[in-house]
Amino acid sequence: MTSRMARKTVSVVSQWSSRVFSVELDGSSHYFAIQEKRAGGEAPGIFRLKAQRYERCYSLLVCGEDRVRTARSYWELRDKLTGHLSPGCDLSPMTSFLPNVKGSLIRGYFFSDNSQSRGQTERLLQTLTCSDPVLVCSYSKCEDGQMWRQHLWPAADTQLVEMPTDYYVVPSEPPAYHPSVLNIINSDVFYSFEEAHEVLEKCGDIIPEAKSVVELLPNRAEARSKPDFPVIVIEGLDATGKTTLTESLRDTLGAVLLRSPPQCLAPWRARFDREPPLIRRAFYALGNYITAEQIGQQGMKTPVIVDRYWHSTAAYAIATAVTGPLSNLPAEGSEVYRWPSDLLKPTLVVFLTVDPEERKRRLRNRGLGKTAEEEELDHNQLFRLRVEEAYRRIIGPACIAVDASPSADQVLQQVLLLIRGKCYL
Ligand SMILES: Nc1ncnc2c1ncn2[C@@H]1O[C@H](COP(=O)(O)OP(=O)(O)O)[C@@H](O)[C@H]1O
Ligand SMILES: Nc1ccn([C@H]2C[C@H](O)[C@@H](COP(=O)(O)OP(=O)(O)O)O2)c(=O)n1
Repeated sequence: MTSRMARKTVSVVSQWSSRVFSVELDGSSHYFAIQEKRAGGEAPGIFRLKAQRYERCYSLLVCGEDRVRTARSYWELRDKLTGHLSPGCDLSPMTSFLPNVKGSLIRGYFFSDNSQSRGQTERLLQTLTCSDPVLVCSYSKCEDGQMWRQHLWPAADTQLVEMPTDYYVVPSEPPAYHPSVLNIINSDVFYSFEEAHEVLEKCGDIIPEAKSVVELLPNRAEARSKPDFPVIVIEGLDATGKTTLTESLRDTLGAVLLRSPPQCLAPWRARFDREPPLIRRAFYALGNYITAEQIGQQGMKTPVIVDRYWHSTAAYAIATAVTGPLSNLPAEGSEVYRWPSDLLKPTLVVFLTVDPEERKRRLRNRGLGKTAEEEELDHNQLFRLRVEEAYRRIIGPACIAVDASPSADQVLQQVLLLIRGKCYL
């Protein structure tokens, strides 16, 4: 472990009692804090839930300094834990953050176990290796059976020896928005070509495919002059009818049909879909800049129809980073929903909506395989609602929602009316 990496660990521990901890369990976020002095009162909800079945809990927080490597370490740690923990240890994602401090979020895991598996768990934690430093804590019930005590495990890093090791866990008020919101900008959603490009550049050594993607990128995102012809983006969840409508629009308007991610990225898409959000979302963000380059060229000759663009990139990224109900999303008007200043703006963005049952029926009829995220859209109603709401909150340009439940021809006519109203076609 280098001293640079150790500094982050030390600084996180020195902020220990200002930090809030959040555990994701069954679609809800459970918050707690820690304090040096023992106080009366109830243990935080997550510990009361765990107390019914378990006597000990553990948390592991990844404290790397290089965000690309840390994002991968976080996944590496999950694989190691799920591969070696006994089946009774239910692993939950965990974060720690300083309330209202942007970029202060660190990620990790929380789990509990009983006395039968404790030996195995503690052996695993003692021998666990990860590419980044990991702060390990255990939590055990105090003698009164009510309060829980946090014990910071001695790290391989000797600088930590001086740190106090025992704290008591206490309840903490939930923050106004989900803690992930603190780190969304430039970790989940990228607002410039440079930011997304930097992530893929850094990946080149660990993901060879990233080099091939970088080679396809335009030299830089130019704030081009507006294309002469209208640029119409069609957005919507999977199976809302985007392919059907974009093809009809192309034929009716004599337009060129483009998509984001562009065809040239197709060989690498599955590869990046397996990467953590930081890398995966940077890949999709850059796809928009390649599509923008193509729009810039084609839009000088004909109208352009685009199947998915920036709204999809940002809406899915935000809705995945944030969990739970719609109230956990960043508020309407938040900077998170702004359009990147260096990305070509379309003339019109249409957002197709259909009710969930009709969408499922269309998915079944289409019979194609679904991505893990599309599976999630089916099973997790809250996720679908968050994606839709994020679409609606993005501005600069905002999307215009169109009910896509009527027949394909009626939807086409409706969208043609919108286009003619806006673009004089
Ligand atoms: N307006 C519509 N009414 C009924 N079925 C539709 C309509 N639009 C599309 N479909 C059907 O729904 C399925 C999904 O449509 P598709 O255009 O592939 O959606 P997407 O591109 O958004 O995933 C297809 O089988 C398509 O034929
Ligand atoms: N411009 C885009 C297009 C898709 N994405 C991401 C968002 C989701 O994770 C998936 C959805 O794409 P998918 O191919 O499943 O959807 P369609 O089949 O095209 O309707 O891709 C993106 O981030 N940016």
